[in-house]
Order: sequence, then C-alpha cells, then structure tokens
Amino acid sequence: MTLNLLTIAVALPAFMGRVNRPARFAQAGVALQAAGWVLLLLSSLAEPSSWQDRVVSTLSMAGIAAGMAYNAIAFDLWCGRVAFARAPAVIAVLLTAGYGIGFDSYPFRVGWANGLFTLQMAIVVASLCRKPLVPVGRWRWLLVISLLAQMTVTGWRGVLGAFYTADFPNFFAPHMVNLFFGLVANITVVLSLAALLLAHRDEAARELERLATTDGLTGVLNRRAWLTQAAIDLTMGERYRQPVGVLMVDLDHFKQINDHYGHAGGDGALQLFAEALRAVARTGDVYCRYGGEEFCVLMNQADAAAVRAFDLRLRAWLHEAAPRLLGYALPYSAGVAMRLSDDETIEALLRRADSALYSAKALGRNLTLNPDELDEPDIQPSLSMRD
Ligand SMILES: Nc1nc2c(ncn2[C@@H]2O[C@H](COP(=O)(O)OP(=O)(O)OP(=O)(O)O)[C@@H](O)[C@H]2O)c(=O)[nH]1
Repeated sequence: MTLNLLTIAVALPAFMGRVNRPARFAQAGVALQAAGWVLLLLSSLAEPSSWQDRVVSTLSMAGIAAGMAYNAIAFDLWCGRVAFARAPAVIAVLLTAGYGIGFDSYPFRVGWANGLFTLQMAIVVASLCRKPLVPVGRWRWLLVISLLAQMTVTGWRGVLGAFYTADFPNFFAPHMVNLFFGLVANITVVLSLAALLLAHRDEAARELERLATTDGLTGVLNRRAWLTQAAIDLTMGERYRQPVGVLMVDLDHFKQINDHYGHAGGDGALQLFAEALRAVARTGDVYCRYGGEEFCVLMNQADAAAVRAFDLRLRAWLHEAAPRLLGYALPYSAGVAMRLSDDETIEALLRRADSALYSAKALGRNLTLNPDELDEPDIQPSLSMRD
C-alpha cells in the first residue's frame, strides 16, 4: 500500500504534466497520504509508547487525514463547485489533535482515528454523490467504490481497536481485517489513480473546449462558436416559426481610442463593451466578438421591436457606464437584419446586417439601421451619444 502510494505520488505529476488548480490539490493530497503511510511504517521502529512513537504516529495521522481533505477539495473543484465543504479539513484537525492528546490509550487512539477517518470518507462519498455542476465522467463512481471499500476496512479496524483490543493489539496484528486491508488497499489505490487521471483528463478537455469557443480578451463567444450556435438557433426558429434578428455592431473610431489611450486602453474598452452585452442580454440572446472591434448578437424569438429595444438598452448602459469607467464615451454603429424567409442562412443574414452597418457608418456613425423595418426604415437611437 505504502509503496503503491509512494509510486503514485511520484508518478502523478509526471503523468499529468502541467496542471491546473484541482489537479494540484489532488497531487498534494496523494503526496500527503503517501507521506502519512511512510511515517506510520516508521513509527513501528520507535519504542512503543515512547515520545518518538507519539510524534511520528501523530504526524502520520495528520498526513493521511490532510491528504484526504486535499483530495476532497480537488473532487469538489472537478465537479464545478467553487465553495467547497470544509468538513474534511475540520475532521483532519480534530483527528490529529485528539490522536496526539489521547495517544497513551491504545483503544481510544485507534477508535478515534479510524472512526474519524471513516466519517471523513463518508462526507467525501456524499459530496461525490451530489449532482455535479459541470458534466463529469464516471470517474467519481470509481472513487465512490474505492472509498466505500476503504471505509468498511477502516471502520472495522476502529471498532476492533476500541472495543476488541485483544484481537487487534497493533496495526500489524495477523488479524483477518489486515488481510482484507491488504487486498482492498491494492485494489483501491489502482482505482483511485485511474479516477484521478480520468478526472484530470475531463477537466483538461473542458478547458480546451472553453478556449476553443471563447474570445480570450473579452470572455464572450468567438466567431466560430457563435456561427455554430447561430446556425442551430436559425433552424429551431424556422421549426417553431419564431422571428430571429441579428445585430452587427462596430465600435466607432476605435483606432483613435488605441492611439489616445494605448492598446491596453483599447483592450479595456473592448472588455467593457462585452460587459455591456452581458448586462443587457436576455435569455435567447447569443453574442460574440466577431473580430477586432466588431460584435454580433443573434436574438431568438425577437421581432424588429425587440431588437430595437436591445439596441436602446445597450446604448443606455454604455451612456452611463463608459464615461464613469473609461473616462470617455463608447459610441457604436450597428446594422440589423431580420430573418425574412425560412431558407435564409446565417451567412445571408450577416451579409444584410453588415450592409446596414456600412450604411450606418456612412450616415455619420453612432446609430443603428434596420432596413427590414418597412414602416420605419432608418431607426435613430433614441439616446444620441454624439458629442
Ligand atoms: N486594443 C485593441 N485594438 C484592436 C483589437 N482588435 C482590433 N483593434 C483595433 O481596432 C482598430 C479598428 O480600426 P478601423 O478598422 O480603422 O476602424 P475604426 O477606427 O473603429 O473606425 P470606424 O470603424 O470607421 O468607425 C484598429 O486600430 C485595430 O488595431 C484588439 O484586440 N485590441
């Protein structure tokens, strides 16, 4: 068991390569557990009940319990939870303190430590059984099986040590529980390693997906991901006979912002614009950074009036926030295209929205044009941002 854990503690960082936060917690957890088991073996070399025995044994309990607490944090993070349960960490502290203080009584220390280890594992199992907040693979069931097997042996040891001390006078006693422990330990170490690697692979795949679909600067969807989603939404709109509108936005005189405030200042303006989109978007609005200082919004179940309302909300938000947060106004020009027929593709809609945007720029900027609004072809923003 100890040798297996040590091998894993050394091998995990090598297998995982560059790792993120949850994987670092998992690696630290395995390393602490391995150190704990090494210390437990070393404690058998000390004079029984000597102060050296007390110190090394207590440290070994601290290592094993802290390792489980670190692993619990890794599992929570892998399941998408940010605020993780602190109970396993509290138990690790109580377990170590109680074990060190009550070391002189063998039944107490064995019952206390194994009882709390069992409780700690039960809490981790309960947490693993909760519905994850992000899609995760089956690795958590491998861990649940592994932890349930370890709980059985640990709880059994606790009861034997506390109440049947003659049958279980020390950790290495030739009792059936120890034979069972040897078997369970080897199987569960392998299962746990497989689960940790699978969880890490899941996380890496999710991160890759996020990087592939979002814009690094603003955090909104990138053009490719938006086009994929927009094509799906258009098909759904056609099936359910719902109106769909596209708003194409281009920030005005953006080059001047870069020239005036530097590239970092320009980046800040783009980030603020993305924040504005997030703030005013409603369910069914899908937005992206289309490229450079251009953004696109697809509005599901939205007629021309709904698109206009979105545009006005966006202008009002920027009118209030941009001078306050950037120190200057952030005007934009926009073109709107409403889907006119069932067979119209997203590319065709974008061509029309782009042409309306071009006209808006030509008409002097800081306005939104929707040529599809028959009775009101040119829509001036109700809130002008011209200086
Ligand atoms: N800071 C920053 N600037 C960018 C980024 N992407 C594109 N730009 C700049 O955006 C500017 C776009 O300039 P133009 O296409 O001339 O357009 P404009 O100055 O906004 O003028 P109009 O669109 O005609 O109103 C260029 O100076 C680009 O360098 C970016 O990620 N960060």
